[in-house]
Amino acid sequence: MDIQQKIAKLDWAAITQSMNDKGYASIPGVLLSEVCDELIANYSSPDIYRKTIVMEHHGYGQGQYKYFNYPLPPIVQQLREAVYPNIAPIANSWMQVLGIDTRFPESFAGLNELCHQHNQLRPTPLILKYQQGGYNALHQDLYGDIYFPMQLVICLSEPGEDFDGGEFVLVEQRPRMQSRPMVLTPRKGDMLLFTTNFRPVMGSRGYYRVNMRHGVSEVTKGERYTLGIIFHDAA
Ligand SMILES: O=C(O)CCC(=O)C(=O)O
Ligand SMILES: [Fe+2]
Repeated sequence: MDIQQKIAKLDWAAITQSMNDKGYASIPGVLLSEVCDELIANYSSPDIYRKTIVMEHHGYGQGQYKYFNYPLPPIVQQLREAVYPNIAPIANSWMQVLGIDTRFPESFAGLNELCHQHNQLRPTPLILKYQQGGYNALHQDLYGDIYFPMQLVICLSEPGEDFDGGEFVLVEQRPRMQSRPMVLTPRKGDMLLFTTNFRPVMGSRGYYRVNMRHGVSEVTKGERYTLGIIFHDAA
């Protein structure tokens, strides 16, 4: 089964419900171990990335990441194209209930074209590498006027084997309430889909915006690699 078929067969009704209720969804076993290993091995390929970021130079945490260049590796392009049409309806329902006029195209090609029309031309999918002491400060990945409200990350390393610590952290900031932390521990090949900036939550006076940020706790041992897929391109 190829990755498109695998993505198509996921329980999108359950994923939609989890996104609406919790702001994230855990989807185990999306990438085979060999595919994870190949992505890690290609971290040192000189030609497939457009930029390397050393996180401590920017106050982003400790570790580094590389943005892929176009053309994206097939697996990355396929994941963007296969996941997007299943979550565009979630994004559109979020915009609708929040009274925001934005509507996202049905297909990934449509979103990509919209980004390019707004001069957001640079690809945002990336590989992140954390070594002992590495972490990722809480943040949101917004790269221009056009931003899709969900993104995904796939863990490429095995917790407890390749690394310790390095939990994926989500913090939900609710208006006039204290923030809610969520800690997730994806295994090698598992995918997490999560809210990039905000989602609607029903309150006594209708829907309100709940803001979300994500990050990674300290890697206490070994090396942790992840593949991050953001759907909008960067200005
Ligand atoms: O390494 C992680 O789990 C987080 C990666 C991240 O911040 C992202 O993909 O946007
Ligand atoms: Fe991020």
